[in-house]
Amino acid sequence: MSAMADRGVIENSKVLMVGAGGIGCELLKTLVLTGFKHIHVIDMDTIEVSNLNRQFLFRKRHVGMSKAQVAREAVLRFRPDVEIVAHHANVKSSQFNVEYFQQFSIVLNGLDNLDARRHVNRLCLAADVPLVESGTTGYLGQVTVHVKGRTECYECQPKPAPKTYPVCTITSTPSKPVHCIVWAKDLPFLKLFGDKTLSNDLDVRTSGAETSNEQEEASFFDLQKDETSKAYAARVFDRLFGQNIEIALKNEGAWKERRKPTPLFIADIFGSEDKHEENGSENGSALENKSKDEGSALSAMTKVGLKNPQEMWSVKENAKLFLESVRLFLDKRKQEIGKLTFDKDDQLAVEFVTAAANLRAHSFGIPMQTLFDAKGIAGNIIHAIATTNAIIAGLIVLEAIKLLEKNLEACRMTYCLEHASRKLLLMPCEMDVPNPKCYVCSQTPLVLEVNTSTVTLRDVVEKIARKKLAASFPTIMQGYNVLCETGDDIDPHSAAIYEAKLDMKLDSLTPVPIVDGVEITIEDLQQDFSCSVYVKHREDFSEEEADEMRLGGLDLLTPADTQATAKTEAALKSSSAEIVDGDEDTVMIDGVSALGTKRKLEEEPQGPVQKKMKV
Ligand SMILES: Nc1ncnc2c1ncn2[C@@H]1O[C@H](COP(=O)(O)OP(=O)(O)OP(=O)(O)O)[C@@H](O)[C@H]1O
Ligand SMILES: [Zn+2]
Repeated sequence: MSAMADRGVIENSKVLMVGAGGIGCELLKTLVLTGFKHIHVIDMDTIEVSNLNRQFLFRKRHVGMSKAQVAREAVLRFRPDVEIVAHHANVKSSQFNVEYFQQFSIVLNGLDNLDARRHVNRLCLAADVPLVESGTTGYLGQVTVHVKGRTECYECQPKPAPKTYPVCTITSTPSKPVHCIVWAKDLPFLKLFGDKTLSNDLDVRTSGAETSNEQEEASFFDLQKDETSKAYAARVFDRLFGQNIEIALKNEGAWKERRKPTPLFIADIFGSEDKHEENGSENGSALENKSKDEGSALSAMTKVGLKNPQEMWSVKENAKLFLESVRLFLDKRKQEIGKLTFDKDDQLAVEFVTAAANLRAHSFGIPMQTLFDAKGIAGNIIHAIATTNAIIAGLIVLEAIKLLEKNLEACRMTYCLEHASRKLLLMPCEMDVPNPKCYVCSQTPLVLEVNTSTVTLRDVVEKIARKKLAASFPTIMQGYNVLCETGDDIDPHSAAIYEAKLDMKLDSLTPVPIVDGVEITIEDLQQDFSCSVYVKHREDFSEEEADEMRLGGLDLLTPADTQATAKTEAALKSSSAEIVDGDEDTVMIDGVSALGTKRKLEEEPQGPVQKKMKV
């Protein structure tokens, strides 16, 4: 196609760009410099200091402002003739419905989470608009192209599950730095500063070890009457790193084939010196300097004289950091205690977690980490590289142009590699055709193994429809009978009816119970998503299946189930619609759909930030 034709295609097309972060900033710049003239940008976030190193459209003065709006203004400064509409909003909100998506020639994603990517995938399928999807992790990146009916959709292939660790490794037998960081984040951090009602086990125990009195354990971490923050920090320190290790050591059998941990007490680390006098130049009086910290990120490391987050600190320095961070939380962030959850952008939280993890690591003979590295592990961060984002943004635009020129044959999914393969850092691959077993684009039914007498409709809505199937506003149907509908526009009368049903067990639901052999439909009208789910009653679930539910493909059905299904199908087909109630609760039991293909639905990743990466 000629260069002139390219320009026309580019200038006349209307592009939706979702995400104005690392990839998004690069992409918006590349789009306008390529000649695109009509662009919508959606991003729900505001600018943070940590974005500035790579999201080059933003400056320090923009911190706290909308990414979409600032990105628009920054680009208009050098391309004032371009029409850019900025939406500071979640792409999942109802204003961005199928009709909204239909106005675009193409959708380009620069997102950082699976949930939003799945949502956009469904809207692109529903609106029949091509999607270019992307992701980067450090040096690695990828760009994929999705065209309804012609290529795989974003959900055609299962995504890898995030790494999890056995509870006993975290609580009792850590052997790697990451085990100590997960412990510090999920146990002491939450016990001290998070919701104390959540069950948690802080003791370092191995099976058979003495268990401490749970109530005593819970109240131990409360600030006692007239207790200073300094005394509290010291008391908690000795408990976490000293007494709990001593308890664990009593279980001698556990240490026969393992290196025994060493208990750490404040007195051993600081000797006779006053640890609180050691705290920087302030003589430990963090409280007195309150105004100094206002407006700036509260930090314990500067107070104890630690400057370089990439330096390896000693045990004594980590102990000082631990004590100071606990004191600062108590003295200056009292209002937040009891509500905090770990956030990688919360400096004090990162300092506490680094110090606690390092002290535990030292106890167990595991290498300690710098704060920089500990933050990366705690926040599941693979540090973003601006150049990778720029390369990926360039590739997105190249694929977009091919799609707009209707040259699908030339489109490629491209991987950006860390190390050259056959002298190439970019690896283009042929795209796959749609997966006929995909429950999103090929509408293959699924199977839900569930204990129908203990699981409630709410469990199905929250854990299956929302979490596993990524429905934003799920509706659960049984035939034409609506069991539950969610969304902003449900009238109060219907909402009350659905609410009453939500806590009912599946097998007690009225007018039609959900029991073995029944087929339900899970829908999301906004996403135009609909999935048939065949219910299979099961009573024995393993510990890992504590929800008493397992969603899978049709291979979960045994031959007996399939026979039963066929019978049910035949019976349902021959039966006429059944009217249960006089008014609107008319129940028409629809036929069970043909259950012919086999597909195993892999677990979906649950972590907050998932980049699609298949390199
Ligand atoms: N549901 C959503 N709706 C709109 N924008 C979204 C949604 N989910 C994620 N985003 C945006 O996608 C962008 C992804 O950018 P990026 O991966 O660089 O993440 P970041 O939050 O800017 O940086 P980091 O996570 O590294 O601190 C973010 O700006 C984020 O606000
Ligand atoms: Zn698909």
